[in-house]
Amino acid sequence: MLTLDTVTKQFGTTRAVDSVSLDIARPTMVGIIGASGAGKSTLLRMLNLLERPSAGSIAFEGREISTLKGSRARGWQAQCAMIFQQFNLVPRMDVVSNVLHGTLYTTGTFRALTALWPEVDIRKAISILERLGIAEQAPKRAEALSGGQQQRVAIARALMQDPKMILADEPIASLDPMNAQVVMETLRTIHDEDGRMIVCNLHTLDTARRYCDRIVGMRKGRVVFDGTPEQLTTGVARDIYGADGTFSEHATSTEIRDRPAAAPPRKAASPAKAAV
Ligand SMILES: Nc1ncnc2c1ncn2[C@@H]1O[C@H](COP(=O)(O)OP(=O)(O)OP(=O)(O)O)[C@@H](O)[C@H]1O
Repeated sequence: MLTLDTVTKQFGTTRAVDSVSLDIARPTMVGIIGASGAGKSTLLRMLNLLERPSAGSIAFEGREISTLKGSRARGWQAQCAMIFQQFNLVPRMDVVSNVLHGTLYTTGTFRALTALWPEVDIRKAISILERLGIAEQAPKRAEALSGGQQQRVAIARALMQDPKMILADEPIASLDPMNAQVVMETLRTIHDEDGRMIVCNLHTLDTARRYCDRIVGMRKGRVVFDGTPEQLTTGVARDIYGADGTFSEHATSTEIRDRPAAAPPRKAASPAKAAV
C-alpha cells in the first residue's frame, strides 16, 4: 500500500532522513517516535509532498508519488490529509468554513474567496462535526475554541477531503492530557471505523503504545526500530532516544494511561497485525 524505498532528505549538510525503507501493506495506525531532530516531521512532510526526497522513492498503491507535479500532486495531497501541532486553522473564520476548506484541493480557491459553498458540502461538514462531537461549535470563530476542539476541527477539515491517509505531525503536543486523549481517541476511531491509514508523529511513548498498531523509531534520520507496541520495551526506547541508564519513560509520558473505561472499541494490536 505505502512503500518507502531508501528515502533520503538532505538539507545542506544535514541529512534529516537517511535511507528510510518502510512497507505498510494495508491501512494501519502507525506511530513515529524519536528525539527532537530525529527526522520525524521531514519524513511525514515528504509523504504529502510538502518536501521532496533528495533520493529514494515513495509509492502508494504501486504509484510513485514523490515526483508528482501540478494537479497530480494536488490530487495526491487531497488523498493524504495532514494535521499539525498548531492546528493551522483560520482563527477568525467560523468553524464550519474552516472545515469546508478541506474541499479546496478538489474545488480550487474560488469557493473560499466567495464563500459560495454548495449545500451538499455544508451538510457534509456539519455531519463530520457531529461525528466528532463538536457540531454545536459550527458557527463560532475557530479562535474561540479550546485547543482540543480546534484540533478536532482540523481533523474534520481533513475528513472533508475523504483522504485515504491522515498524517498527523505531533497532533497532541500543544494539548493538555485530557484533550490529548480526546484527539488520539478521535484519530483511532477514524482508523477503526473508516479503515483509513494514520501516520502520527508522537513525542510520548505511552501514547504510541496505547493507540498505534505499529511503531517506527527514528534516530538521526534512520529507522532504528519497527515493531509492535509490545516490542517497544524501555531498553528499546532508550536506544531510540540515545539515552543512558537514567532514561525515564515518565519524561515522555502524557499520563493518560489511567483513563476511565469510557474508551471506544479498539482493535487489539498483535504482532501479526503490525508486521505489515
Ligand atoms: N527546512 C529545513 N532546512 C534545514 N534543515 C532542516 C529543515 N527541516 C528540518 N531540518 C533539520 O532536519 C533535522 C530533522 O528535523 P525534523 O524536524 O524532521 O525532526 P523531528 O524529529 O520532527 O524533530 P521535532 O520532534 O523537534 O519536530 C533537524 O536537524 C532539522 O534542523
